[in-house]
Amino acid sequence: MLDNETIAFLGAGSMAESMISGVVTAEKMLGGQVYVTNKSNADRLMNLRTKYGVQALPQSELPFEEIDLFILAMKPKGAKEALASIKDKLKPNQVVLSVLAGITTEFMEQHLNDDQQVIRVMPNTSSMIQESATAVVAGKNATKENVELATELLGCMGQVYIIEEDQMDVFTGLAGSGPAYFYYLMEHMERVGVENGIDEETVRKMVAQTIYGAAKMVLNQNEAPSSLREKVTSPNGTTASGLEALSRFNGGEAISQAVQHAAKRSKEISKELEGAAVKP
Ligand SMILES: NC(=O)C1=CN([C@@H]2O[C@H](COP(=O)(O)OP(=O)(O)OC[C@H]3O[C@@H](n4cnc5c(N)ncnc54)[C@H](OP(=O)(O)O)[C@@H]3O)[C@@H](O)[C@H]2O)C=CC1
Ligand SMILES: O=C(O)[C@@H]1CCC=N1
Repeated sequence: MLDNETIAFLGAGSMAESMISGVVTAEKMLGGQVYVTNKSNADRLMNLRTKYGVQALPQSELPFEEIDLFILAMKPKGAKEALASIKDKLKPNQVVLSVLAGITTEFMEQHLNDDQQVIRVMPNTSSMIQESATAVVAGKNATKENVELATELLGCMGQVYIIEEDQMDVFTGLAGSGPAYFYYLMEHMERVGVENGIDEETVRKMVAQTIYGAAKMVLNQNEAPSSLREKVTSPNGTTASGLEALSRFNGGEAISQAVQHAAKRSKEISKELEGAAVKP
């Protein structure tokens, strides 16, 4: 399916690059089928062109007619302007897919032509190495084929989950923002290793391998994290002592609050932009 499609990223930042890397690495599309544009940073476009062999050019030079799927990848506050800039050039069978946190399918539909096919997705930056956990929500006019196309494209970047739109805020808190929590955890683990005499480069690998191994156990062993945790924890051993400290310092609650706050922020972004949309 992808070999006949042409896609265009509107936005050339971290998320767009991660997705471009995923799709180019998967070799499901040629560089010539992937366009990328941004607001004004020409050096950035040149960099993406050199690195990934994609068609990176100013939006005014995009061959609109040839594009099957537009991917919105700017900051949420730029969504309205971006949708307005493409609305009149779009044909009904061109799909608009957004990766923007907090931008609902309804918001996109309101700012595009009647019947425009839209899809909302939430990937994460692990798309770069084809290990994203990505959620997909179809807009009211999206067809089964649109969803299949999005799923195939996003499948180049990792695992894809079709969810309900009211689950998107929490998914954003879990998986869109999720990599940052693990990087934060790793920063703290690394620091203790370094303070105890292990060089930074080595401790980085040790910590990353530990997290990677734990994630792989959950995925491969078909066993709940709580059960796997118990297997690590010897009575009166080192892990019991570490977990006791985690509990004493409210580690579990901190993680849960991180997810809930990110989800709340996603909802707030929707409300802020919907509010802005009704103002004259
Ligand atoms: N980073 C992440 O981990 C994730 C991000 N997202 C979502 O992805 C989106 C982008 O995030 P991120 O990549 O981090 O942001 P960046 O700030 O890295 O990139 C934003 C990009 O958007 C471009 N841009 C701004 N306005 C327009 C416009 N009207 N038309 C075309 N391009 C435009 C900017 O161009 P210029 O530089 O020229 O101004 C820049 O290339 C956000 O909405 C975010 O919610 C979703 C999942 C994960
Ligand atoms: O921080 C953000 O708002 C974006 C969305 C998910 C990850 N990064």
